[in-house]
Amino acid sequence: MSITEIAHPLVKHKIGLMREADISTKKFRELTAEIARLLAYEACQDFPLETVTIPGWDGPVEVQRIKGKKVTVVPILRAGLGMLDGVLDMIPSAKVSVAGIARNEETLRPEPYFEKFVGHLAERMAIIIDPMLATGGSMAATVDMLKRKGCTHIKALVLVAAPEGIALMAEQHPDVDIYTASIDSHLNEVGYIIPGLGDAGDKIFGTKHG
Ligand SMILES: O=P(O)(O)OC[C@H]1O[C@H](OP(=O)(O)OP(=O)(O)O)[C@H](O)[C@@H]1O
Ligand SMILES: O=c1cc[nH]c(=O)[nH]1
Ligand SMILES: [Mg+2]
Repeated sequence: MSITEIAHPLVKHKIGLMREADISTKKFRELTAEIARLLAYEACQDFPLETVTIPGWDGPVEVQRIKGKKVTVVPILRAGLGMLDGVLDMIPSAKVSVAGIARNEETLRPEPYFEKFVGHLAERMAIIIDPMLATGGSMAATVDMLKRKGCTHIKALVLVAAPEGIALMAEQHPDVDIYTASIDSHLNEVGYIIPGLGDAGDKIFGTKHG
């Protein structure tokens, strides 16, 4: 498994803005989408290109285009939806597969409740999106769901990753590459990332502050 923490100043600046205690729902949503775009840009770096000839304004012209596997973006409900538009800005033809996973706030175990995936997953690259990689349970469960459907090429984009979640993914899914805006310090006693962002789902949907 590889973990890529994006060092770009724009990413560092934006994730810093997201940590402000009194951030509004509007600002949190906007920054989530902006960072999602930049993470997607980074995750596409190894997409293979092919050269093709097309009719240009002055006759045939050689251009490069992305070749190979098609992409499905996989938001983990709910909070992953906040990253979806940003990622689709970068990969507009991607199909969307949805995974519903709720983290049990007492046991911290992932509880899958919904799955609607596109077909032909064996031929697609899946890019899972979720703002928070905390214990890693939700991400690992989503990878399990995709692998059960034959998907073999999976990447994950998260705004913030905890070392505990990175370790779980390295142990259970070493083939998945993770891209993040920040590797944070640790989880607190109730499983929240420190310094983290608080509850990303609640902040994106405006359901409560904390
Ligand atoms: O790495 P983990 O320990 O599994 O925790 C991370 C998960 O918890 C949050 O979702 P939550 O279940 O709170 O749902 P929500 O998106 O509806 O808020 C978050 O968006 C991740 O999906
Ligand atoms: O820090 C955390 C951990 C899980 N879910 C969140 O939204 N934030
Ligand atoms: Mg939540």
